[in-house]
Amino acid sequence: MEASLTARDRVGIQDFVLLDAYTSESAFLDNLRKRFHENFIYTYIGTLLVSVNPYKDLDIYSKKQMDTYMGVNFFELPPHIYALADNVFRTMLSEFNNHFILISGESGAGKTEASKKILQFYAVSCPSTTLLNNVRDRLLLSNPVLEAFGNAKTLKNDNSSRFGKYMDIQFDHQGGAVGGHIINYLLEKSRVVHQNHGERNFHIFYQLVEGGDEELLRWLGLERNCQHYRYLVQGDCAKVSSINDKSDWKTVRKALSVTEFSESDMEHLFGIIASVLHLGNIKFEADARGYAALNNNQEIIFLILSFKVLSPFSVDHAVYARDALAKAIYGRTFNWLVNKINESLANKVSKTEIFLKMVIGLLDIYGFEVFNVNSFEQFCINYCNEKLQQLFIELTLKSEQEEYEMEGIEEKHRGIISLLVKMLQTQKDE
Ligand SMILES: Nc1ncnc2c1ncn2[C@@H]1O[C@H](COP(=O)(O)OP(=O)(O)OP(=O)(O)O)[C@@H](O)[C@H]1O
Repeated sequence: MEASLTARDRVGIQDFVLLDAYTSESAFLDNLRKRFHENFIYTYIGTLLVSVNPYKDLDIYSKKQMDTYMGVNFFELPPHIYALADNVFRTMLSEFNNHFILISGESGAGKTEASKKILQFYAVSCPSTTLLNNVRDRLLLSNPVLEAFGNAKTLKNDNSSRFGKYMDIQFDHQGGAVGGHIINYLLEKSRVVHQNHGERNFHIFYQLVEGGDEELLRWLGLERNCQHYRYLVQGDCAKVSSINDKSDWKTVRKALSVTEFSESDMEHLFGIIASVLHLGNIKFEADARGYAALNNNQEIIFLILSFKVLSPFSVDHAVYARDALAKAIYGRTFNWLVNKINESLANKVSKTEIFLKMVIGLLDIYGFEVFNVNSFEQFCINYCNEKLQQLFIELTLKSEQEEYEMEGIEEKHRGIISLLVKMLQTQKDE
C-alpha cells in the first residue's frame, strides 16, 4: 500500500495497524490529529474506517474520486468511504452473500453524511437501466423526506437524526439496485411537545410554516409565523441562520412527489402536521370544580380529530393528555411515511425486519404509554447502542482473539471481569 502513495498522501500512518505504538491512546490520537490537520479525515484500522468530521466541504467526493475508487483493491488507495463502499459491493457480488456497513459515532460525528456518501457512490457505480434508476432516485430522495420528518436541530448538530435507521439495499446478481427497505425505530416523539433551550422541533413543522404557499396555509388555518405555535418556540431558536426552511420545504415537496406521494397523500400529511401545531396551542382553564374546560379555542375547528373529554381532568392532566395525543399522532404519521417510502422502493419483507418490528413494537407498548418519560427513550437508545457495540466487539476483538489463539499468543488479562473470572477459575481448579 505505502508504495503506491504519493508524497502528499504520506501524512501520518494511514492504517493504525501499522502504528508502532499501537497500544498507546495518545499515539493513536496524535496520528489522527496529524492527518486531520492536512485534511485527511479517513484512517483505517485494518478494514475498519475511522472518520473525523471536517465540518467543511472537502473536494474528495467528486465523480472523479468515485471513478478512482471503483473496482480498486481496498488497500491500494488512501483511505476513503468510497473504498469501503466499493469493497463491500464487490465482496457481495463475488461471495453471493449479504453484507452490512455499520456506522457508529456520537451525535454530529458524521454518520448520516457518511451513509449519504455511500448511497451516492452506489448511485454512480452500480449498473443502470431506466428501471434501476427509478429505484436509485427513490433511494436518494427518501433522505430529504426522512430528514424533514425525523431530524431536528439539537445543541450538538443542526441536522440531528432523532430516530434510528436501518437501511437495506437489494441488488440483483449483476449488482443493479433493485429495491430497498428502511426500518425506523425509536423516534424521539417527546421532541414534538418539548424542546430544550437551543433546540428545535422536527424540521417539517418550520418548513411548512416558512415555505408552504399562502393557499395551503390558509386551508390549514396556519399563520406564517413560527412564534405563534407553542410547540415551535420552547427552544427559543425557531429561526437559525444555518437552516433555510423555505428552500428545504421545496426540496421535500419535490422529493415527496417523486417518491409517489399523491396530492391527496400530501394534503393529509400536511393536514396532520398542522393539526399537531393547533393541538399544541389549545389552552385549558379550570372550571368552578377545578376540571379542565376548553373555552373559545379557535384551534379546535382546525383539528381533524374532534374529541370529548369523557372523564373530568384537572388542567395538568388535560395538558398531559393533549401532549400525549400530539406525540402519538406524529409518531404514527412518521411510521406511515416510512411505510409509504418502502412501498415505493418495492421491497421484500425480511425476517430481520419482522423481528426488529416486533421488538420495537414491544418497546413502544411498554415504554411510551407506561413511563412516558424522556429517560425511557434514552434507555432504549442506550440499549440499542450497547447491542451495536457488542456486535462491533464480536466482529473485531473476538476475531482478533481467535487469531491470537491460532498463533499461540497468550493474552494478558488486565480487565476487572477477566481477572475475576481467572481468580474464580483458579479457586475452582484448586
Ligand atoms: N464528510 C463530511 N464532510 C463535510 N462535512 C461533514 C461531513 N460529515 C459531516 N459533516 C457536517 O457535520 C454535520 C453533522 O453530521 P451528521 O448529521 O452526519 O452527524 P450524525 O453523526 O448523523 O449526527 P446525529 O447522530 O446527531 O444524527 C453535517 O450536517 C455536516 O455539516
